[in-house]
Amino acid sequence: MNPDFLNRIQSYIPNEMEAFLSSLERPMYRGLRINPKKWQDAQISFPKTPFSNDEYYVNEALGNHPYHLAGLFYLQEPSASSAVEILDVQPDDVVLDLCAAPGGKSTQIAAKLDTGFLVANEFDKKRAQILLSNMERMGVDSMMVLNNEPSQLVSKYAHCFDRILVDAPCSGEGMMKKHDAAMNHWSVEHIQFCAKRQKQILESAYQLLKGNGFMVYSTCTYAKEENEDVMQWFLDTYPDMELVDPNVSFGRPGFMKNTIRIFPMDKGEGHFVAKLHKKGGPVKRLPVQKSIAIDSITKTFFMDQLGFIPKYHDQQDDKIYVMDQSFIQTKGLHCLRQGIFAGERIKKRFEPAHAFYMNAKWIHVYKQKTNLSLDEVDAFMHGLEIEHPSQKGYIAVCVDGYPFGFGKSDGKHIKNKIPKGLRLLPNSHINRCCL
Ligand SMILES: C[S@@+](CC[C@H](N)C(=O)[O-])C[C@H]1O[C@@H](n2cnc3c(N)ncnc32)[C@H](O)[C@@H]1O
Repeated sequence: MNPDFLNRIQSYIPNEMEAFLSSLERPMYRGLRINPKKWQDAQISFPKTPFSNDEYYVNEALGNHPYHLAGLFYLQEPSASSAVEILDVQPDDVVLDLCAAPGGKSTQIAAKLDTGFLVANEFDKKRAQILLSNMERMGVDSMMVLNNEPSQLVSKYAHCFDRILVDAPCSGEGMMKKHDAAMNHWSVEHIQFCAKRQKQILESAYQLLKGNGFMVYSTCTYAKEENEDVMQWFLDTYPDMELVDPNVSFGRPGFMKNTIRIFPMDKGEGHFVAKLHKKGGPVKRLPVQKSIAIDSITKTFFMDQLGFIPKYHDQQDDKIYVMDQSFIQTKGLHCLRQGIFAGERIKKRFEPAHAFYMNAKWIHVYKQKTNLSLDEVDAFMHGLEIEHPSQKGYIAVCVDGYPFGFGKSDGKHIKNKIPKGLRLLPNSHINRCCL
């Protein structure tokens, strides 16, 4: 292991070096965070983590568990949930997650919103698609997924956000284990490069935050240059920003008042979190756009499947999107998704989208749905058509009442509509463990 890295850690925690070194030998902590918007009566037998009320330590890979496929939980390193707990999102907040992929924190924020709205932005194109897929799986509806550089958001949405999360790209020291190849690329120069980039991102975040709004800055690195030093620079540059008490009992104080650090000895991997408040300044609203009228074929589809017509609509080419609240203007930005992608108008019919059947708000609303056995779930997740008597037409396929996709039934068989990219590989199977 790089001796310069270890010397720096020694200077941070001189009395705990032995415990730190042994933490590098063991595997990363794994966490399961339930999605309370879908899974209200979750009873989990695993131990809780100190970082979030909804989170548990797990010790096996559960990515192929049917409940995971249905968006009932999200898997992430446990202390990663600390930043959103500190952000203290309120149900009606307009929130921006500026560096959002793969979406652990965005989906955690979404679970805390009710009438609020979430803008999840990711700079990297491929990672933005993964973010979108996770938002869909978790059934988030009042949201948009953007793929932009943070500075591009400023001309459109300056002073519009009640809360902003800057979970910044960093040198990632907190996620490295002794034998990781990434550790070989560790350097002080890289830390300095990351610090510069973090400052640029924070400059945009400052302009996007409403007067009196709150911001959380977090990293998964120990490097002081990317943590307390960046915060000091931010306070010096913007005197109307102040650090405030994160008001949580996990972790330990950082090297600056009102900051939090998490070391592996604190039951999670390495993190830094700070909460900031903007003392005043302009307050604006996200610019809304007019709802688009929808045609009778689409209306009939909604009535058949939901028993009502969602209130707000948007249409791009033949694709129809719906939401419970007004759509936001996105002209000039690269918006991958806003609201729920309901489906497509194709000739004289409406072809639903996978996302339509994943909306957390509609779990108990879908009129056409059927429960599959675990063997059927496995077959369906491999893209197979299954023999399974059910209502005719488009139908949500469920595990224990929770939709994980849809198919088209002729009454006896269900034709598979699981998107190809979400299907299980031939040699993998659903996980049948009990939670
Ligand atoms: C720590 S990760 C975010 C993890 C995410 N918040 C989550 O909980 O799943 C930081 C993200 O910042 C993105 N990023 C990289 N360079 C960036 C830049 N210049 N501006 C904004 N984001 C950037 C990375 O692609 C990465 O997805």
